[in-house]
Amino acid sequence: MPGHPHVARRDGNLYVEGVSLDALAREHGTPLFVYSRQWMLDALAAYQRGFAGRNALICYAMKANSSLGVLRVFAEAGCGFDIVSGGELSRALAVGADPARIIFSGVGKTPAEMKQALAAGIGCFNVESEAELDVLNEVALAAGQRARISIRINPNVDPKTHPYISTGLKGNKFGVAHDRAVAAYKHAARLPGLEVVGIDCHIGSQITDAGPYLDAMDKVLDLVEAIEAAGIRLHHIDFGGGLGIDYNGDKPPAADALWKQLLARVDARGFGDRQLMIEPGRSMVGNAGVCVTEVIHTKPGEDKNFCIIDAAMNDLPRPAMYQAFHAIVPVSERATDATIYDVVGPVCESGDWIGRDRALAVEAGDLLAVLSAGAYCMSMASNYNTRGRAAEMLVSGDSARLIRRRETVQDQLLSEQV
Ligand SMILES: Cc1ncc(COP(=O)(O)O)c(C=O)c1O
Ligand SMILES: N[C@@H](CCCC[NH3+])C(=O)O
Repeated sequence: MPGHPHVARRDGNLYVEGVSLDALAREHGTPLFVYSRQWMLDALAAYQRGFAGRNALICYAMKANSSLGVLRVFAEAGCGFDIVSGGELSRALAVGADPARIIFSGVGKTPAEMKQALAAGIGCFNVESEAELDVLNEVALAAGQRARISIRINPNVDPKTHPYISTGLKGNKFGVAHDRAVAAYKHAARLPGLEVVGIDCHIGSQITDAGPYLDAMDKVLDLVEAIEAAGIRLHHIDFGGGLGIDYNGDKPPAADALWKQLLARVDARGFGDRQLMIEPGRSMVGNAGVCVTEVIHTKPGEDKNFCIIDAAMNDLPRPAMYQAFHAIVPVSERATDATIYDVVGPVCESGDWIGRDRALAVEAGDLLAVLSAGAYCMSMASNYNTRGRAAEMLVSGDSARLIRRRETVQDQLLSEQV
């Protein structure tokens, strides 16, 4: 399948690596997320090739998919983690991540989360404002520690992606403005509870063009020069994540080719000796995953035909949130003519669509696979309409392992009181 080298059709039936999706769905029910371990390892290997011979740390941005079974794949492969909450820190620690390889991003870390992260001994806080520098300083002093920090700078570069997922424009809430960055670093260097160790930048997500990355790197390197001229040494450059995947014929640069270009800029400016850090999320898991769903009914409408499936916006929120495209293919092919359908979920919202105007030959009871469902699907899933969250399986070769059982209504009611 396009973008999914580990999803293939054999005798008309869809497989993830060596495992039949039909067999998995019959055994474990639907909706069911199924991930290819090999796709994740291949994605990681592309970054590792890009950094061959360099002092680099790949911190998987777990917001893309924070399921423990997925995190374990990356922890075992030696990755660090980019976290954005105390909850994500707990997940990283639960899979045995090395705390020194954990970095903490996010615009609104609470003092309690800062304390938790300091106690765990994380590698670095990516601080996003001067106010946050002051609070972290106080929390660290109270704990008798020094917090290692980078400041996330906002380079005002357009990543040319959906406006909801661009983060490095001056109108976005993220980071410290480029022209305030040196002052923020001077402020940080004066605070006794902080140790300045790096600089950080992340311009957005689903980026498919190298241009914005190159522009952002130039701006980061300008700042490295200015900050060091002010006497503050930066040991690492964290360049965030954001690399896109192929959802619908998208052609993002390969991770290794992109980093070849970026490292040439870093070297040309004389900063090739610094540790490089990155925070990739989507490009590490996005096309590892598919969501298998069953057709509940097909229904002719006045203007449109609807294919109603048992996965919905609570399982796959990206189409409703960003009008995002996910390819949808039958798990087992039928030899009948295709009809054009809007593929929709059972949730009571007109925004609950998964695909529009899709040609499908389907009947009730058939299975469909929603592709590119590894990133920002399960991690953004909700219980809207009191729907339990889906089950998840990790495939490795010919074997599949349940990494999350299907959520029951009892699970949902457990934390509530009448
Ligand atoms: C600070 C930070 N780092 C890393 C990421 C991961 O981004 P992506 O999944 O696009 O690689 C994000 C999300 O955009 C982010 O906000
Ligand atoms: N949730 C977004 C990506 C957000 C990136 C987080 N900073 C998506 O599905 O595309």
